[in-house]
This record gives sequence, C-alpha cells and structure tokens, in this order.
Amino acid sequence: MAWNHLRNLNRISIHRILHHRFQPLVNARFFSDAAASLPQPQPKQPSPPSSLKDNELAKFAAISDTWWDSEGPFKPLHAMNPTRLAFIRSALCRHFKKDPYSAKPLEGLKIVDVGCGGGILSEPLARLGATVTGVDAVEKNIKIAQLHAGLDPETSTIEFCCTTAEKLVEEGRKFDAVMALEVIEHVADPAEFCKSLAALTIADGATVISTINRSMRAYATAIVAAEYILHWLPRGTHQWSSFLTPEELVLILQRAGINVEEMAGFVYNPVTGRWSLSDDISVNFIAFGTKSSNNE
Ligand SMILES: C[S@@+](CC[C@H](N)C(=O)[O-])C[C@H]1O[C@@H](n2cnc3c(N)ncnc32)[C@H](O)[C@@H]1O
Ligand SMILES: [Mg+2]
Repeated sequence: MAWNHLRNLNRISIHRILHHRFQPLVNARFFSDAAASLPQPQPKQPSPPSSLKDNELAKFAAISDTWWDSEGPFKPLHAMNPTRLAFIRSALCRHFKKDPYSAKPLEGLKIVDVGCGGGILSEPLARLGATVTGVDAVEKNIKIAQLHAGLDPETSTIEFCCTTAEKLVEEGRKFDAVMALEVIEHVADPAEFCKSLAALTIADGATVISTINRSMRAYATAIVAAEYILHWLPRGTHQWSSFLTPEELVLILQRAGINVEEMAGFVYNPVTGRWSLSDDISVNFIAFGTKSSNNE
C-alpha cells in the first residue's frame, strides 16, 4: 500500500516537473491569462482505492450458479448460516434494543450485506424484518440473488446491486448495520475495506465481519481439509496469507472508528455435521463492532 502511494506520488511529481520544464517561456503569460478566463476545474475528491481483486472475483463468478445448491461449493456457508444468524440477531437486538422474541426483531433497521453473493445471509435478515440492501462485485451473483429472493414475497423487497462498499460510500449511503461475512479475506486492502464499511455505518450503528484466522489450525482445517481432503471448497479458494488474526481485525476496525464489542468462534462438529457458536476463535470467527456517536 505504502509503495503504491509512493509510486503515485512519484508519478504526480514527475508529471509536474516535465510539464514545467518544457513550457515555452514566451507563451507563459498568454496561457495563464487564457486559463484564468476558462471555467476552473473543481478540486476532485480523491476516490478511495478499489477493494477489488480480479482473481478473487473470477473464483466466485466461476461457481455463481451453485449459490443455492446446499450440497455444492457453498455448502459450508449454508451449514454455518443458522449459527452466524443467531449471533447477528442477538447482537443486533441487544445493541438496538429490539425484542429478540418478536416475529420481526430487526424491523426498522436498514442493513447492507456487502459481498452478499447469492443472498444466503440477506434473505434471512429480510425475513427477520430488516430493510436489506445486498451488494456484490460479481454481476452473476447479483442476478442469482435477485432471482432467488424474488421467489418469496418476504425477500423480494431486498435491493440487490452489483457494486462495492467504496462506491456506496461515494454515493453517500448510510446503514444502521453493515455486514461483510467471509469477504474481507478476498479484498485488495482489508484496512481500506474496513474504512469503507465504517463510512457506511451510521453513528451508533453496527459493523459485523466474519472471516478466517491466520492460524496453523486454520491452515490445516480451512485449507488442507476443506479444499484438498473433503473437497468442500474448490482448491485455491483461500490464501492463508490473506487471512487476518482477530487481533489484526480489531486493530484495523479500531483505526476505522469501529470498536469491537463482541467476538465469537464458529466450530464444526464432524459427528453431527453442525456448526455452533464457541469461544474458540482459532479458525472461523465473527466480530461485532459499533461506531461511536462522535465518530461521524
Ligand atoms: C465467500 S463469499 C461470501 C458471501 C456471503 N457474504 C455469505 O457469507 O454468504 C464472498 C463474496 O464476496 C464477493 N466479493 C469479493 N470481493 C468483493 C469486493 N471487493 N466488493 C464486493 N464484493 C466482493 C464475492 O463476489 C463473493 O460473492
Ligand atoms: Mg472466504
């Protein structure tokens, strides 16, 4: 990141130096008078760097028609969904003082699901009463998500859009809660991505991120076992070096203005084939953070 920044700076200064050195001196006055009479370009707000990594997006585009096949490559996400939803539901209800026992506990909350894929999380959030926007950088994923959600009146109201968190920030969008589940390990710059998620979150709102720990256990289970032995995921789905430790995630969220208040692990029981919430954050984990009201 620092290197790219330096390279950009260098490009700008080299351009300036060349431009000034070769301006014919005799014409300088004419050009400056003419320039003054032209409409002056407005200073442009620098765009945030893109979170997109083409090779990562290509992996998801290649299997986009399998999003709703609960035995396909997204089987682990389907299997984990009730567990992660239980965590999100109870953390959101506690934070926003909602009744977790009501039929629509998330009613009144505007939630964005960043990197929503086929809408595996967006749909149950909508069923719990939230007003949901699902965004994904892969057009095919959004098409599948729209088609699937359209089958049920409770989910057909979800707004799906092929875009990124940083573009939503540019559009000035804000949400009570921002979700990015199993996405951060696939983006170009996790710290910048967290800044975009924070910017999308209202003051006193919530940001929720789930990902995989950069631990030896995660290497053995989430990569070697899941991709090479059990074939749950296509080989090469995950790069161990792209994982973040919980400490790193807490720190980059803190720098983005989000305080992590709760964290939990998801653990898999090979006997029952079920996932459950746990204190063990050594492989899969989820973090719930809030944006302080003076962080607008
Ligand atoms: C592992 S899937 C997770 C899907 C969903 N969040 C879930 O947990 O059910 C990761 C998704 O993130 C999307 N994605 C990757 N990088 C992205 C980015 N920079 N901006 C938006 N979406 C992105 C991919 O296209 C893919 O659909
Ligand atoms: Mg992943």
